[in-house]
Amino acid sequence: MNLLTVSDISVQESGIPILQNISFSQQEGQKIAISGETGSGKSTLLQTIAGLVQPDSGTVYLHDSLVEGPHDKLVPGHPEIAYLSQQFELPQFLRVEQVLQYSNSLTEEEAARLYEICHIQHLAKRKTNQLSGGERQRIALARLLSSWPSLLLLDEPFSNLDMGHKSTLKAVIRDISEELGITLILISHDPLDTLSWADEILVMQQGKLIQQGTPLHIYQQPVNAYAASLFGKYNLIPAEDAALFGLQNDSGKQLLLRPETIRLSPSGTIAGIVTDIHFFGSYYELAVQVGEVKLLIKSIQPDYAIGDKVFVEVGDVWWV
Ligand SMILES: Nc1ncnc2c1ncn2[C@@H]1O[C@H](COP(=O)(O)OP(=O)(O)OP(=O)(O)O)[C@@H](O)[C@H]1O
Repeated sequence: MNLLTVSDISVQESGIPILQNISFSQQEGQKIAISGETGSGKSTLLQTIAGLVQPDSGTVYLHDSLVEGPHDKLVPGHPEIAYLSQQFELPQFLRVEQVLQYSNSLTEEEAARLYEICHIQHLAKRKTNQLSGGERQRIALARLLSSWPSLLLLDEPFSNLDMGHKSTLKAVIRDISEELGITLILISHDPLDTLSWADEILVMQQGKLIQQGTPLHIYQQPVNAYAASLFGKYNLIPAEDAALFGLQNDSGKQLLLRPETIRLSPSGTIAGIVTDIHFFGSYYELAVQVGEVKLLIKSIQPDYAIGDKVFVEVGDVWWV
């Protein structure tokens, strides 16, 4: 049985469609990431799932219980669904331990476990105005977790965090899922946050769910150039130029090549000239002109210079 079933959700604001006919389901423990450009409807979707936004049509079920929207319920929200907004708030000038008044609902042992999982043990005596953004966020998270939700919805949790706080939060999110057994949906703009974490990715564009699949599937076989762009750089080559690479597609679709699927070699049949090189620490990005086409290629070899003649071989190809 599904933990979450979202069926044909549509939301409008002042006659403008914000979400259009969104359907998907989630199993217990399945990690879902939502990706999409700014304004594509990601937050509205999470808020609708949490019962904070009223859908104009469609339903959200947690197990077999209907999640009611704010028009049907005096206090919006569902007791088993926790939503961490991008604009979460904490009471000012209180000690962290006062904010996290678990005593009524949690045993001391349970509270200590939550402190540990959220990496906030050392902050108990600190006042809320003496915390960094990342620390405040983990306290807000601990507060939400104290009700032991079945489903936790995280809206852009990594935005505005430096590397240190980001990696702490990643460990917290892993433990929430593995140790507390809470199912998660997470929104992130950064492919590095989603590709390595999610079991399934939902891609949103202009209020529609345009693709759904494993990270590998979405990365290698994006449904369009927009979906490709959300997960990394790519080359998009017009159908008529694909023959340069010995490839052909009669449907008129464009050839999509990820930069790391193109190999450079000193000999071969497809010749090009290196026109630009950028160093990115663990790899180089090269621009290589092949006929009319400028290819972006990722290479770990430091052996190339601008003006070099090279040969290219293409690996995995995809047509969009
Ligand atoms: N209450 C509202 N009234 C009017 N328009 C709204 C309302 N809430 C959201 N919108 C609009 O709906 C669209 C989707 O917004 P939403 O915040 O869900 O997108 P998002 O993908 O989460 O964006 P971001 O990544 O910037 O957070 C945007 O164009 C936004 O301006």
